[in-house]
Amino acid sequence: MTPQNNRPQIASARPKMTAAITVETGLDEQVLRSLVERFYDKVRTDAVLGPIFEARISDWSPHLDRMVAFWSSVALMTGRYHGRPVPAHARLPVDAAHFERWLGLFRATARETCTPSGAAHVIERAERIARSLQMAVEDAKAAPDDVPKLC
Ligand code: HEM
Repeated sequence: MTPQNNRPQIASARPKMTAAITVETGLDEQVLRSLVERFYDKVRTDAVLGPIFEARISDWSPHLDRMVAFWSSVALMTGRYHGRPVPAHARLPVDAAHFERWLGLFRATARETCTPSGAAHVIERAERIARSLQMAVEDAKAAPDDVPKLC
């Protein structure tokens, strides 16, 4: 039977894509959990980034779970994350230097936690997403009443 749309095919292709990425990079849910936990351990003690997070996050457990789901979606293509990162960052008191610092900690954690190809895989995606979040922050500063509603 021909499917009415592509959804069933996309959904069934996901586990195979995830398995292929795991074979290629060594990344899986457990590695991503370690990556996220170690990364936010560094972030929370960082003199510049730490206070920005501590002012907004009181219960870290749901944030860490959300971030593992985010990296699972981004790195393993599991579709587990359903949040909206742009509005979450648009009004933060951050500029290019904050994003560079965030990326510096992320690259170091990825290299400590993942295989070389796993680290390259997540770092490339982090750099790309950081660029678009940074643009969203700059846009929100230029037009503060028009915060983007995009995800
Ligand atoms: C300047 C650097 C950054 C700072 C200071 C920062 C800070 C934050 C804070 C405070 C939150 C919690 C927001 C809330 O719950 O109210 C958050 C959420 C989040 N951040 Fe960042 N962030 C930064 C960069 C990034 C980058 C580069 C990424 C992705 C590669 C990212 C991905 C996320 C995601 C996915 C969420 C959860 C959004 C949601 O679904 O609610 N962040 N961030």
